[in-house]
Amino acid sequence: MNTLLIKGCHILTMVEKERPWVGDILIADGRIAKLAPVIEASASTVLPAKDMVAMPGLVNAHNHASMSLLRAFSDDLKLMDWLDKKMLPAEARMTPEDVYWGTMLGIAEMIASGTTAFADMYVHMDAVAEAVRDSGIRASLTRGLIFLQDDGGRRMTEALDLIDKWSGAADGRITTMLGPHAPYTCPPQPLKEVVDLARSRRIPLHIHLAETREEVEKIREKYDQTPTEYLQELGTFHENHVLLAHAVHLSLEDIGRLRGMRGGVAHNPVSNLKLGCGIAPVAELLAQGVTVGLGTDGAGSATTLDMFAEIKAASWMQKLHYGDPTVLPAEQVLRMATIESARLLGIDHEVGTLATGKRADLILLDLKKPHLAPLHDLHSLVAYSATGADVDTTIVNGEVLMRDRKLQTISWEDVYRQATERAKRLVAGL
Ligand SMILES: N[C@@H](CCSC[C@H]1O[C@@H](n2cnc3c(=O)[nH]cnc32)[C@H](O)[C@@H]1O)C(=O)O
Ligand SMILES: [Zn+2]
Repeated sequence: MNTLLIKGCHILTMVEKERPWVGDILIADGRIAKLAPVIEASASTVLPAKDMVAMPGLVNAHNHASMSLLRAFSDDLKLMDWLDKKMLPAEARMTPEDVYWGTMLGIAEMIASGTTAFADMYVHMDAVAEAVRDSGIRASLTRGLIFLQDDGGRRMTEALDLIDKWSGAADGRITTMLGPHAPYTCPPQPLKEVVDLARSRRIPLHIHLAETREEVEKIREKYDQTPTEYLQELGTFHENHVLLAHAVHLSLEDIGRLRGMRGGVAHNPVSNLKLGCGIAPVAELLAQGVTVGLGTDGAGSATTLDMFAEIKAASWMQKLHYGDPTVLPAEQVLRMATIESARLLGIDHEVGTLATGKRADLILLDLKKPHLAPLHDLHSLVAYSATGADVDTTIVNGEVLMRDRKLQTISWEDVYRQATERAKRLVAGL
């Protein structure tokens, strides 16, 4: 049996209210076999981890990984222009091979910055699934469904094929969802069909919601409803597990509509900041018991897939919004990036905290750096001072995907060459 023993690290289990402590972690058969102050066991590999902190891998609850190919291609535009005039035309040129290498670029960045699982919505999802399989990361995959022109059911067929072919694949690292893109790209009839199908087949849903003021106005003009009301009236929240991306523009009634929902909200603060969308009412959602996790959105908007940037932005935006520095404290925002995001992906029974029997999805951060010394409060240090570049080791399902900042399962040279060459072709003339 393959065993891995991590020795002498600070441990942040992210189990609620548990204080950090120093100890060893034994991993066997892809799972956490034991956590204790001292473990006297022999293991096939021993990782000395003094001055490091072990914590659950970060879970990116909303992404379009292959959009990394479009990073820094068209910034400083309004969301609707950015999407219609730049992103969608470039994406229309993407082949499955482009998406494979674009996703690999995104995954390389995620592993290198401590993300061990992500929720993705995109096209050519077989290629995304292959990249997930080959790299060793964990993901919940969704074929994004835009119903603005009739395509004879092609997109829907692709969405269902993805689910049939890949659910539970790659040692269970891959799960799937159904992904109607957004209220403004999904008219009532096709949206209701997807929502009903999701309920009858017990497939989770992943959808963008109320990202911009323009969206709210559009839905008001068309249906005389808020985007959240529009989803609710079509039965979206009835029994379904729903992963809502953004949820920036919610009325008080809308927040009430989400109370008791299964699933919750993926908050993407950096994307919201940069696209000038607004500040999601995170503290109010939490007060109503809605699960809130963190995501980056695609690198086309977020500019990086570094979840440590989202952790800081999430906490600091709420403090600014409410004029109150006690809102979203360090420990809570770290839980949002780990166990709460895992809940949104429906994998919280397997990952998201460090506990015996759970899958070994964890990261080691190197604390011996000028910006991470001295150590007073570990939650604060990790949430507010650390960056993705401080991650030394990334482990998923017990497999070491990065060690000493070197990617172990991905050839960075290949990814770099493929991604840079393909990206040029995709944006030519746009
Ligand atoms: N374009 C696909 C379906 C959508 S996949 C998911 C889509 O979400 C888009 N996307 C990325 N970021 C955002 C965002 O912030 N808001 C809305 N859509 C986004 C992304 O460009 C991608 O096209 C088709 O025609 O079949
Ligand atoms: Zn998105």
